[in-house]
Amino acid sequence: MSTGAASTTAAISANPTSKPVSTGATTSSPNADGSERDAPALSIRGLRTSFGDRTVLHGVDLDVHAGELVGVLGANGSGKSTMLRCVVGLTAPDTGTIEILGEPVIHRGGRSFAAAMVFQQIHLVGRRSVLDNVCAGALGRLTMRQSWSGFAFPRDLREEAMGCLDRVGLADRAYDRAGRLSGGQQQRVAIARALCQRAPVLLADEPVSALDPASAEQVMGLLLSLAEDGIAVAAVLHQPDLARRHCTRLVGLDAGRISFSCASYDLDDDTVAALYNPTAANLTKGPST
Ligand SMILES: Nc1ncnc2c1ncn2[C@@H]1O[C@H](COP(=O)(O)OP(=O)(O)OP(=O)(O)O)[C@@H](O)[C@H]1O
Repeated sequence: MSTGAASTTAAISANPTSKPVSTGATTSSPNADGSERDAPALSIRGLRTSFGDRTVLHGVDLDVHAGELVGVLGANGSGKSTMLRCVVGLTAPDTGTIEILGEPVIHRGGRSFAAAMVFQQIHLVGRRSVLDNVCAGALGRLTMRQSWSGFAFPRDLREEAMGCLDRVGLADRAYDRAGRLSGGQQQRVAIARALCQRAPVLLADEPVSALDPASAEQVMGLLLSLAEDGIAVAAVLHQPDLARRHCTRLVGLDAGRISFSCASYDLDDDTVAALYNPTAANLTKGPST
């Protein structure tokens, strides 16, 4: 297994109240042919997060480039969700930098819309139409008057949302109530809603954990195709084999530290075993990243 660059750089101080942060260094890693890569769409440096006196993330570094689908693996409680939640402003980091397209992510009193996020719990409004739910992805850029409260979404937004639904293969269900769709279809609607947010970075926290195998394959295939369209995608996954099949790169998070980063086809079974059962697997881990 090849491993990525070390991730133990010093955390860069951040103001924990006006979340993040300063302009941290961005790095570009070489392509397989040795050429320099573009700057990452998402760059996390020195991310440290605590709850009370318990530190959950210990200075995490992670880059995700446009065109990548990065799978984040790790045991329960290793900090995967916390890392994603920091990027979208749902959790406040202690220190570190988060940049999207080279711009520091600023969380103004809560959510940041620079990255879109989908969850295992899908959170659609079941009694509203599928199309309305997708339009809601644009709420961050609508005026109050244009948003939910009884007003129809603007026509151009509805057209854009229809395009997003078409992208996930559900344009024909646009006028159904969202609650009538299957779990897999609802997750695709949630992805369409994220696309309607127009974010260059898409984060997915266990997007397939509640889905049957065929739906899980379909959603993972969709995430990969969105990456191929130029979005930077990172997904927390609990299915290493599924992750190996669909992701372009895999990273391991072990007790709040990145323990490996490698091309999916390079991830071996011993490394997976060590990640999920580090004490039992008497294995030497690759260099931390
Ligand atoms: N809001 C919170 N308050 C206190 N502790 C929290 C909070 N959110 C997360 N934690 C703790 O932080 C640790 C990491 O949680 P996190 O959800 O990030 O892990 P995870 O790797 O996503 O786990 P899982 O695979 O089970 O979803 C856990 O011990 C969790 O209890």
